[in-house]
Amino acid sequence: MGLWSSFLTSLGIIKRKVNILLVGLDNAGKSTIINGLKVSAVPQTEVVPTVGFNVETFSTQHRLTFTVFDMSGQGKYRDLWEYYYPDVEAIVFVIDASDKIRACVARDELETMLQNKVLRDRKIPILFFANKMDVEGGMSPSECSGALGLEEIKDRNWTICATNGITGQGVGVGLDWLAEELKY
Ligand SMILES: Nc1nc2c(ncn2[C@@H]2O[C@H](COP(=O)(O)OP(=O)(O)OP(=O)(O)O)[C@@H](O)[C@H]2O)c(=O)[nH]1
Ligand SMILES: [Mg+2]
Repeated sequence: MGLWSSFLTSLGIIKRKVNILLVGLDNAGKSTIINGLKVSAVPQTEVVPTVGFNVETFSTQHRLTFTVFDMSGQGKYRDLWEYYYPDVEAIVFVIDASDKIRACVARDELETMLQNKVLRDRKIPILFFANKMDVEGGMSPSECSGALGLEEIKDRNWTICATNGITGQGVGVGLDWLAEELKY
């Protein structure tokens, strides 16, 4: 960001643009969460599985404009995630808290991500959403954390929040944390 842009941003005249990568297994609720954040928030129609990726832009109350790369979580598209690692300032990783069976797959994908050379060198923060908190019998955030081995992440800041993608509950708490992390 140039000096002039930084000055205007600090005055709140323009918002700082931040690129965010949104990942997680298919069906975790990534697109549902993003749809709920759009200003045009028309009542949610049925969300369809993402093909490849979608780009969504929205402003937050934190003087930030987020450009979110909403990636498909389907196995055949997961290789695309790494192409965005050099250009994003934060990662949001959505966990389906109701899907205990595939928690180990989510853990493998997270490990692959954290071992990526680009990300090892870039200590960008990761916000985890333990989504589908409304589903009875699902994992709590601390159970998700245990299942994915989050406590082992020592080289960067991270947090986990319980969310409901459909109602948006909990999403704001996560975005507040992210905005604080992205302050400079
Ligand atoms: N019960 C419940 N269902 C949810 C929640 N969030 C999303 N869903 C549902 O989960 C399903 C998958 O949501 P998507 O947003 O398409 O998931 P995705 O992570 O974008 O999936 P891909 O695009 O295939 O990677 C949809 O039927 C949503 O309505 C939630 O918090 N609770
Ligand atoms: Mg999607």
